[in-house]
Amino acid sequence: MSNLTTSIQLTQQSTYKLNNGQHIPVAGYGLYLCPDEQSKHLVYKALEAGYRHIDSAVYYGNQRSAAQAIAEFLKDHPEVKREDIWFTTKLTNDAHGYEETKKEIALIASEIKESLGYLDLVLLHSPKSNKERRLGTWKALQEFVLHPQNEVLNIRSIGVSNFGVDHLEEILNWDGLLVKPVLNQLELHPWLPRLELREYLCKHDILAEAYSPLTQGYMLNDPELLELEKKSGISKIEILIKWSYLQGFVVLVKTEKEERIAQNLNILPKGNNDILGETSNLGKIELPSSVLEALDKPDSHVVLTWDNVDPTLYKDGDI
Ligand SMILES: NC(=O)C1=CN([C@@H]2O[C@H](COP(=O)(O)OP(=O)(O)OC[C@H]3O[C@@H](n4cnc5c(N)ncnc54)[C@H](OP(=O)(O)O)[C@@H]3O)[C@@H](O)[C@H]2O)C=CC1
Ligand SMILES: O=C1Nc2ccccc2C1=O
Repeated sequence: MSNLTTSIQLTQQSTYKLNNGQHIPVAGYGLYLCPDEQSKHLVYKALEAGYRHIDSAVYYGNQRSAAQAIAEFLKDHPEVKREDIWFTTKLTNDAHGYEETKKEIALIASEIKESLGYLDLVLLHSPKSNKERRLGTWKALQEFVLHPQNEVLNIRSIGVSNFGVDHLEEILNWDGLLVKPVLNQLELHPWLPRLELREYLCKHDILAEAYSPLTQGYMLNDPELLELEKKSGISKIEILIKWSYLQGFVVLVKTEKEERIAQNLNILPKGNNDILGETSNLGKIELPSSVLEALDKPDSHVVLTWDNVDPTLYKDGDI
């Protein structure tokens, strides 16, 4: 399933429709390794720049600050509504299991509910526990989604991260399944295109969300990428971010440098979905086919995060 789509119509405010009918903004600002004391300021700046999607996790230790920044931004910008902003957090692996998950959701609520009211999306950060505990977590999460008036936290969507086909099959074939995962957040970039897994996701109407689209910085001095930058005259950052959008992913980019926030987002044109038409060039992003062909590495499997051990291949009992 090689995808050499050379152009796509998207803007900074574009959204994709999930399998539960909710709309997720395609451009996300990620908070992994953003120090908590800077996160409030950085998220506020990201929202000012135009991001409407923030990705955090219990593990990152910055979800409270991120939520506070969103609340402050909404107070300062009455034209922007809570529904315009998407906030994701992730459960730690230690919180897998029915009771453990309910406890961690209560902790998440204590950190974000006052600021946000409800949570757009909660993910299992990885499959790294065991089948019984993963399904216990899913049972608890489903209950939150199915009972939005519950006293703890209104959660609108639930999903997974770093899940392989086997982990997804477990949920999708479970006889207690009532709510499907809306998306799978994965390390995805030209050196890790995960074609088979994406085909499976597509078949089951589960969106692929890309983390580490800039390879967490590891491949930014790759000679082939530098050569492409030189030949095409397109910066390597623009090449990698556009590659990710052209695959149809929701794209999460992290920076803790203020000036890079807008630089990364402005790779997408400004504007909203409504102004895009079949014949309009407004909102079109593209890469030359020569660049896409060079980055088409269907068999490459270079895992740069998670200590270079692919979490989608985790088997119960592995460390
Ligand atoms: N579910 C999961 O297991 C995981 C989820 N994620 C999510 O995805 C997000 C993004 O992925 P992440 O792993 O952080 O990596 P990215 O691919 O977004 O890369 C981030 C790195 O690129 C640098 N960078 C960013 N913008 C530029 C630029 N314009 N020019 C040069 N360098 C730049 C950053 O440095 P600097 O900050 O100094 O600008 C940082 O070192 C995370 O923050 C997190 O929200 C990430 C990993 C795992
Ligand atoms: O977000 C994350 N980024 C990571 C990189 C390495 C290991 C774990 C993680 C995360 O949970």
